[in-house]
Formats: sequence, C-alpha cells, structure tokens
Amino acid sequence: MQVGQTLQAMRRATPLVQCITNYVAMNIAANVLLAAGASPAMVSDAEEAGEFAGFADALTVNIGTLSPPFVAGMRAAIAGAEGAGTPWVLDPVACQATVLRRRVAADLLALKPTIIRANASEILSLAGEASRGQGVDGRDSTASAEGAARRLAQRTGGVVAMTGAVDFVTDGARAVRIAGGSVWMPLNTALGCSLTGLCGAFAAVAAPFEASVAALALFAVAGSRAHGAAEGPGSFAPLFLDALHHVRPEDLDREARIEGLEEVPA
Ligand SMILES: Nc1ncnc2c1ncn2[C@@H]1O[C@H](COP(=O)(O)OP(=O)(O)OP(=O)(O)O)[C@@H](O)[C@H]1O
Ligand SMILES: Cc1ncsc1CCO
Ligand SMILES: [Mg+2]
Repeated sequence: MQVGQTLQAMRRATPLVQCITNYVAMNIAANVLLAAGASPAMVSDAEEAGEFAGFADALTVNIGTLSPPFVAGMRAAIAGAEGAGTPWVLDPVACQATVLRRRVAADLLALKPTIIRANASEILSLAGEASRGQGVDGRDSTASAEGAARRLAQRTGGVVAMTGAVDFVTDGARAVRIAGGSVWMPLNTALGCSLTGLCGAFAAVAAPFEASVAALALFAVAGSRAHGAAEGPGSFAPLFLDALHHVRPEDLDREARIEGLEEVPA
C-alpha cells in the first residue's frame, strides 16, 4: 500500500481538521496534527460547529469528556459535514463505561461515521460484545476483537481503525495489521485521541481505508523511532512529536510494518 504517497498528499494539502475532542486531548492532539502536517481547529460549540464543518476538510468527534453541550455541538457538526460531503471520524472514548456513553456512542454510530478509531475494548463494546475496558484505557487485545471490528465495519459501512500493541484496520472485507509503536504510547494520555484527529487529516485526501492505514502506520513508525531515543513515557512525548514531523514519505514506505490479510466476503 502506498502510505508514503498518502502522507505526501496530506502534507501538500495541509487539511483543515475540525476536532471536537476532550479537554485532556485538546492541546496534545493539536500539536500532533501540526507536527504531522495538518491544520487543526478545536471548534465544538453548537452555535458554530455546523457552519465550521461546512468548510473544514474533515471532522473528528471524540466523546472523552462528554456533556450535553458537547453532544449538541457534535450533532450540529456531523450535520454540517454530511451536508458538505466531508468525512468524519468517531472516537468512542470509554463507550463501555456508563449509560450516557453507551447511549451517545450508539446514537453517533447510527449516523454512520466514515471511520471509527478506537481501542479494542471500545470496539468490542460498540459491537455489542463483552469488554474489559477500564475507564478510557483499553484492556482487551486487538487480536481478540478482529471479528468484532469486521462486523462493526460491515454494520456501519465505515472503516474501523482499531489500535493497541498491534493495530487492525478493516472495511469489513479488506483488513491489515500494523505493527510498531511503543509501550510508552498508552502511558501518554490522549495519543489515541490525537490519532483520531490524524485519521481525519488523511481522510481529507484519501479513501477511508487507505487514510486509516496511513495514519496508523505514521504513528507506528514515529512511535518506534521515538522509543529508540527515549528513556520512558516523559522523554518519549517530545521525541514522538519530532518523529511525526521528520518521517518522510519514503521513510514511511520503508519502515511501516503492514501485514495485508486475506479478504473476506462482505
Ligand atoms: N503496547 C503498545 N505497543 C505499541 N504501540 C501501542 C501499544 N498500545 C498502544 N499503542 C499505540 O498507541 C496509539 C494509541 O492507541 P491506544 O490504543 O492506546 O489508543 P486509546 O486507548 O484510544 O488512547 P487514549 O484514549 O489515551 O487517547 C496507537 O498508535 C497504538 O498503535
Ligand atoms: C484521561 C481521559 N479522560 C477522559 S478523556 C481522556 C483522554 C484519553 O482518552
Ligand atoms: Mg481512546
């Protein structure tokens, strides 16, 4: 898969990505998008979110710090994105945890996100299967949730980009596994939320499956590079931002560890 070419297209476009994300992720996700080559804007209030989504290149919706004003903003923005034919990405943070989260995640899922980016525990929950997630942290392996991810993709018609020690991306028929990254990534809060924003940036320039693979591959390669120079989760964070910025398209093609899986009938 031409992940390098997709990275080059993303950087050339510098896509405007509207991020409705949580209070924890706001700053981290914006820096991740800027370092990678996109243009983030954290615009979430219902009074302007729909208007903004009408001209943004992509929209991302994250339920990490959920409240009624956020939900109103999400609904307005998704309507604006759909009106404009703009791709949108759902990040169902801790959707297994509470009644409110389960309900809002199900409502947003029914609006058919272009891409769902989540950890394995969240994917299992969205697919209606038992999840061991603890709060926002995933506790299930992606290997145990590959079937759930495929079923979810088939049910929604979108792409599922599931992350963990090994990532898994599927559109319900095609699927790949992506290796790499660092054990210090889950010890840095909101990196998954930031990756959701990056999926949006790539979806602005590529089809959802190819966009998801490129975004996850860039994180995996940058994470592996940063790991080699870091001493722990703290020193990893700035090295990871540097790596996101410095990985060139040809580096991504050379270093990405993407395993294509046999296609299953949709
Ligand atoms: N054990 C691991 N080894 C290597 N990379 C990992 C590991 N766990 C997660 N990652 C990587 O970390 C990034 C974020 O994925 P993760 O599954 O932790 O998201 P998340 O649980 O939604 O995070 P958050 O909610 O804190 O934003 C992905 O690029 C993923 O590949
Ligand atoms: C820690 C945390 N709490 C709500 S959202 C969030 C960021 C990681 O998902
Ligand atoms: Mg998450």
